[in-house]
Order: sequence, then structure tokens, then C-alpha cells
Amino acid sequence: MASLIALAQYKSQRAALIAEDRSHRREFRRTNLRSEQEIEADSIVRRIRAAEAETIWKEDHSSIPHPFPGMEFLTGKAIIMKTKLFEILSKMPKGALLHAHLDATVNAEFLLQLAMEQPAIHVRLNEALTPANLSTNLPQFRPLPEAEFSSLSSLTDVSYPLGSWVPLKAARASFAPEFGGPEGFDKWVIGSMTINPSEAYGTHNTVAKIWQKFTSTFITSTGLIRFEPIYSEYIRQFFRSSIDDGILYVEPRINFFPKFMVGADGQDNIPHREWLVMFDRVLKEVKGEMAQQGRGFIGARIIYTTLRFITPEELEWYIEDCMALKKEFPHLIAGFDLVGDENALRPLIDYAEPLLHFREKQKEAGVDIPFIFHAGETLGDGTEADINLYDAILLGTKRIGHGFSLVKHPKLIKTCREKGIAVEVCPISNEILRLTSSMLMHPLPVLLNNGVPVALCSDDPSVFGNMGLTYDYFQVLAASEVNGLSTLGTLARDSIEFSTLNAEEKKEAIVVFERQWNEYIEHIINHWK
Ligand SMILES: O=c1[nH]cnc2c1ncn2[C@@H]1O[C@H](CO)[C@@H](O)[C@H]1O
Repeated sequence: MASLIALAQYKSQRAALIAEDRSHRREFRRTNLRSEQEIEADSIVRRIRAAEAETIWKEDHSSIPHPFPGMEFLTGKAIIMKTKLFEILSKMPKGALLHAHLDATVNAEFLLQLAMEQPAIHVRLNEALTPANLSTNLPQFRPLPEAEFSSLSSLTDVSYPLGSWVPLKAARASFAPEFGGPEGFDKWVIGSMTINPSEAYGTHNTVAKIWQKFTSTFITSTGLIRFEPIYSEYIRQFFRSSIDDGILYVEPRINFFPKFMVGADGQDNIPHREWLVMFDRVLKEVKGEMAQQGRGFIGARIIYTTLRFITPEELEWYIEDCMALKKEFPHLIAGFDLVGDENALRPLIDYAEPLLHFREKQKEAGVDIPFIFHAGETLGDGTEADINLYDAILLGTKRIGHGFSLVKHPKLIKTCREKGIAVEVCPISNEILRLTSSMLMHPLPVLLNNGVPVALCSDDPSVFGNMGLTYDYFQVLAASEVNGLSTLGTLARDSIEFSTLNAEEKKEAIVVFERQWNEYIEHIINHWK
């Protein structure tokens, strides 16, 4: 008898210890507010996850030797897309998308289609294409002024003069059969703007090597995207595809390096303010379109970014530029960041002087452009990239982009929790860029268990293939027994809470979100019970 009492006591201590450990998690605040329906939907989702872990993730898949939930995304994607869990999450309201580089948000196939409609777009090669160099000999794109349109008809003909421009349509139509003809052309171009599994997990399987491939995708796609007639359609597709995935509001980072994009006349002459005029016009059009269809869309704001290879002196120009844009488009400029590979480029401390100056200038001018810095996107321990976290926080960052190495710093974890500095966690990006081998090794649970606010983000979905937010939510749900539907709801709510929307806008967004959430819970119970 005594031992039975002892066991009961032990079990109650055990339950209390687990509850205390979990009590720091942000979803805990809502635990008692959860409806009966949400609790039911959560258990339905958990049941389906458990069943699929035992079935689809344990079956033989001919081209996927060792499947498991949370596995390498590029290899596991075909299985993910067949699961019920994925179907369920694709309908989930996602709140806000707070970390995505605009230049990498639209499907590469779609971008190529847009480009095919533009006679100005030309392509060239500096080295002859061979079957052996097909994946490393990359196309260069650029729109030309009409007077310079080329009459060459093929990139792959023996008579092709290397380095000469060929109209995109002609290059595609005449792409040699040994490279797969026009379809081979599409594959080649799309391959140059995306990362495939053999690159991520084979030929480029280190952070430094995958960043080389990653950087090359931007160099290639920039030739297509930074062309006035394409840029506006690109932005439109980013909005529409985000909305289709259940995203209510987006805060893309736009890279304002360099100073001009190519205009419809083929000249390099469109300054930054024109980019924002385009952005504003398309945003209004898409908002109108969604209002007509009765679909929720709160809107979009821009995080101004430039690259971490500019000099601190050059940064002064971008700061002035950002201030001028903020004054003209106060509703569009939401923050400021410096981007690029932290492991290879300049650390934030190099820019401390201009950044402190920037803060003073904002005060004088009465404008507010919060810093929203990338920091700690690294495996380094005590390296410059890791130490960027201290600078980001000292400089007053509103959120942290990635913060992959934040979990090494107890003091900084505490600061983020207490000051409400949210971390923009990009699980699939981190795995493809080789910071972790799978979701099971990702530090996200450390952040969640410490009560650090987190917003899940996709980062560069056109390069990684994680379009929308469904895939990232999937990886997070599939790889943890603690996370459930209510965890995902907390992440989505926090993405709104930690956005740069003002208090009034946040309230409105939350009202829309809660309505969507309740409908979603009902949908799960009606369809999946
Ligand atoms: O995960 C990231 N960390 C840092 N920089 C990035 C990441 N993804 C994209 N970019 C940077 O954004 C620019 C495009 O706008 C690219 O040049 C790329 O270096």
C-alpha cells in the first residue's frame, strides 16, 4: 500500500515537474483559453501525425533510402506532399510572413514564364555548354534596349560566338537535343535558380560550399527580376501565392543594392523610389482584388536591406536613401537590415558607427525605422557571425533574423524573452544551407521551451522550394512530440504580434486571424475526425 501512495506521489511530482518545465512556452499562456474544439482538433492532428510516422515514413520509397519525419527537406519533399498532415497544414491560417527575401519568393518556373513574354530578355554564355558542365555553366540574363536586340538564334550551335546575347525565346527553341531541347533549356535555367538535393547533400554539403551555389542563384535570377515589366508581376505573384497559402500579411526584405534596375526601355535607369511606386501600386491592386473576393489580406511592408560587403562609408548613402524613402512612403518602409553570408562578409561591428549615426538621424527627423537584423546564422561558436548577436541586440534590433546560434547565449535568450525580441526562425533554410542535418537537430525547441517569441519564416522559398509557409510548419510539427496544433497557432499569432504593424492594425489583423482560426478548427473536426 505504502508503495502505491509513493508511486502516486511520484507521479504527481513528475506531472508538476513537466508542467513547470513547459510553463515557459508562449503557448502556455493560452492553454486555458483553448476551446473544447481546439483541444479536439489538436488531438486529431496528433493522431494523424503518429499514424503517418508509422506508415508513410516507414514504407519503402524507391528513391528515398532512409525516410523519417523531419528529414532533409529536398529529399523528403515528395513524401511530405503525400501526407495528410501536409494537406491539413496547407489550409492553416498562417498569420504574417516576417522573413523572406523578395528576390527569392516566386517560383522559378513562374519567373521563367514571365521572362518568356518579354522580347527584351536575352541570354548568353561565356563558355561552351557541354553535357559535363551543364549544372555549373550558368546562363546570364539581361534585358536589352530595342536597338540592341540580337538576331542570333542559338546558344548551343557550334557557330555561337561566346559572350554574345541571344533572345531568350530563340535560345529556348533552338536548345540542342543533346541537352534536352526546349524542355532541357527550362530544366537548365530552373536548376540555375534553385538548389537540388544532390547539391545540398552531395556536391555542396558544407555551409561555405552551399552558400556559393546559393549566391549564384541570385546572380542568375537578378537578370530576370530587376526589369521593370517583370518586377511588378513578380511582386503580384508573391502576394497572390502567399495569400493562397493562408498568409495574411507580409514583410519582405528588399535588396536595394544596386541603385538602379532596368526600365522597359532596356536602360539601367529605374531608381529606388520607382521600385516603391510599383510596389505600392501592385499592393493596392492585390488588396482590391482580395477585397472583391472577400478574402483576408492585411497588406505588406518592406524591410530595406543592403549587403554586408559594402564599406561603412557606402552605408551612409544607403542610410540617406532609406530615410528619403521612409519620408515619401512612410506606410511602406518598416525596417532596416544588412544581408548576405554572415560567415564570409563583414560583421555588424564594422558598421556600428554609421548605424549609431542612423539612429540619431532618425530621431532628429522624427521617423522610426527599426533595425531588424540578421544575426547568428552560423555554426560558429564565438566567431564574428555568432558575435553579431550581441551587436544586433545592443543596436536595438526589433527582431532577430535566424538567430541560429542564439541558444548558445543564456543572457541573450533571457533578453529576447524579457524584451520581446522575436526570432525569425527559418527551419528549411537552415537545413538546406547546412546548419543542421535535419529538423531533429534544429535549435527551435530550445527557443520555444525558453519562452522566446518565434515567427516561422521561409527565407528564400523560390531557391529552396518551400513556397508559402506550409512546408516550414510541417517540418516543425513533424519533428516534435511537444509541438501540436496549438503551438502552430501560437507561432502564427506571434508573427502578427511581432510584426511592425501598429497597435490598431495588429488588433484588426488578430480579429481576422481568430475568425480564420476558428473556421480552421471546425474544418479539421469536420474533415479529419
Ligand atoms: O538566409 C540568408 N541570410 C543572409 N542573407 C540572405 C539570406 N537569404 C538571402 N540573403 C541575401 O539576400 C539577397 C537577396 O535579396 C542575396 O544577395 C542574399 O545574399
